Amino acid sequence: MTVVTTLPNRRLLLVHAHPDDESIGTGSTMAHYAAAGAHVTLVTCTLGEEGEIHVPALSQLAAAEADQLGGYRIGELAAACAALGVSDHRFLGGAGRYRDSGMMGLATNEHPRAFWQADLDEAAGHLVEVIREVRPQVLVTYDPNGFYGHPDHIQAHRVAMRAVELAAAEGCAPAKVYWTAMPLSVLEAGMAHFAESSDNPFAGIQDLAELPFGTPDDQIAARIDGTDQHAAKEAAMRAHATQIPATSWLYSIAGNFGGEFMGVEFFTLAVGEKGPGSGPYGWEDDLFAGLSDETATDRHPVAVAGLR
Ligand SMILES: CC(=O)N[C@H]1[C@@H](O[C@@H]2[C@H](O)[C@H](O)[C@@H](O)[C@H](O)[C@H]2O)O[C@H](CO)[C@@H](O)[C@@H]1O
Ligand SMILES: [Zn+2]
Repeated sequence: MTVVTTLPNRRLLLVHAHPDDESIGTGSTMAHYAAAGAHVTLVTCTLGEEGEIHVPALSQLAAAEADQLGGYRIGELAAACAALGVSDHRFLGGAGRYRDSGMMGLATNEHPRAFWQADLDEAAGHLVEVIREVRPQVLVTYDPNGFYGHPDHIQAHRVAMRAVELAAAEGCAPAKVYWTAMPLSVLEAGMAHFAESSDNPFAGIQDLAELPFGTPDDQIAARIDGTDQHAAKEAAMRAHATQIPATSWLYSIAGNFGGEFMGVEFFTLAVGEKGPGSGPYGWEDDLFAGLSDETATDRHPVAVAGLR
């Protein structure tokens, strides 16, 4: 028997490449909207099989050894989602359908199941199924460079944007599509903050133009202040212990800059109309800003199969 139910008014879909990206890149935003009662759906495209392992006791799970890291990272991701208050998580095409491609240029890019080798329309079709069901008003993914050029991030962008095209042809596309971004002003503040640090993530960087990411502040559309969810984001990142060592500089950012750097997340707007904002560049403080009442309060009946 199926029970038809309706979804909360606000529905946010995030498309990420690996387990850990959701926490590092959008953890505060996800926790912010989950805590506000929105329906937050995360789609992760791979299991992260080719990742490094920063937990010595687990080193033999590596791809070149037992090749069990992907399965282990399913558990890390479940713990991270719990920390963020997100209960709707899916793997694109089902767990294990697409494999982590490894860093750009590696032989692992050629693996037959590598996400980098995925058929675009087939992969996008899996995402359209989620869009049809959830009917998100807002979708978040990466820019065309995948934020920093990882093949799986680039492919996640391509698949997400193709899915938006296909969904639009069916009349169920999100009203707004955002890409994750880091304003140059925040990167400049980060360089200054870490200048004297022994664990400086900007070490060796003379000019921000050397970084594969960084967006002029006037091209940023939204600044989501999730500083009240900073602890949830940190807990979610710590759940990804194989990827983020406990000694990571990410955990060393204390004080005011820590809140801004970790608790605030930024986005450019790729599809849709920017809503009302504030500050010198009119940054939105809500990804749902400007959505018309009927869009924002759209309630789609959803058949929830299997409930007794
Ligand atoms: C945040 C992210 O996308 N992580 C990916 C990335 O991890 C990098 C990789 O292990 C690289 O070898 C390291 O030098 C770098 O520090 C890591 O960020 O790529 C992995 C392999 O594709 C992926 O599993 C991981 O989630
Ligand atoms: Zn990633």
